[in-house]
Amino acid sequence: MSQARPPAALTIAGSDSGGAAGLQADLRTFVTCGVHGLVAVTAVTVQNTLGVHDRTDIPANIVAAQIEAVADDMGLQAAKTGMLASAEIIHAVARACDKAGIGRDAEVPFVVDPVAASMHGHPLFDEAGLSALREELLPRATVVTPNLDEVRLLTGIDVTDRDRMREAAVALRDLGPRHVLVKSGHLVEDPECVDVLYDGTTFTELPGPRFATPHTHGAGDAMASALTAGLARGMEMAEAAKFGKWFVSNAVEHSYPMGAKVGPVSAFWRLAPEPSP
Ligand SMILES: Nc1ncnc2c1ncn2[C@@H]1O[C@H](COP(=O)(O)OP(=O)(O)OP(=O)(O)O)[C@@H](O)[C@H]1O
Ligand SMILES: Cc1ncc(CO)c(N)n1
Repeated sequence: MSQARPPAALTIAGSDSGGAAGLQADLRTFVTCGVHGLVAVTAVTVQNTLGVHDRTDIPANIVAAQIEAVADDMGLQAAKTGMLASAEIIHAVARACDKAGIGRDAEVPFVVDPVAASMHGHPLFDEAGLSALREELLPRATVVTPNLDEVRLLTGIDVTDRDRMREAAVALRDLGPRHVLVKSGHLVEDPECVDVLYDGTTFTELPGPRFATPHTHGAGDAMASALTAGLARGMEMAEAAKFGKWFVSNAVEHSYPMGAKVGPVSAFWRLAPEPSP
């Protein structure tokens, strides 16, 4: 007997051998949010809790071909970017997304997570990549989801409090995305963790407690991919953003130590209990 087809979402992202961030975090999040995950791999990183030790980038034509192959044959309801590795890959992704109907003004919503560095501070693309991101991807984004370091790189604004998060959201929206979601994880002095969504008119606060755990590796990817899963399931942007915040809050609350430094956030909390023997 065949089953109903679940919604599908595509992640265009790098592999994290530590399984905390990158495409592994995105696929795990998609599955636990009821969405079939499609993947276009951009790079393979040699990564653990100590840092990114090496990497190899996938040829840009192969990244584009992965996007086109799954879009043509399988269909998708939302797409997201993570680590894009180089300006060349960004050009190829922009062209492939245009062909596949993924984008701000296209049928399939496009979540651009402007991943610039790993949480250990290792760059995941260079200066040319940053310009390509600003010029080619932000104008195509249905929503862009920067952390505060990425806000500074993209706008020059140093966010020190919630008011400045709003100012940064306005400056980012001027770069072309339909919506902006500024993530607040790095505002460590704030006792709460309130992300801000801006659509050009209204600011929507996404409140949540700040959990006192050091283990937050993959939080950004979990937030953006849960939001993507929400869009794939047909939610409006504000609803999908709230869903993403709810998902990542739980993921941070249930994060666990693993390795010498920062451990991963968890998606285990969403798995159904196993039947008792
Ligand atoms: N200590 C925390 N407690 C609760 N929520 C958190 C905490 N840290 C981060 N978050 C949430 O996790 C998401 C990611 O936020 P953050 O600003 O840390 O992004 P990031 O730097 O891209 O993440 P990453 O750690 O994956 O690099 C946001 O929705 C934020 O509100
Ligand atoms: C592959 C990869 N993508 C994204 C991040 C950022 O969380 C990371 N550390 N590694």
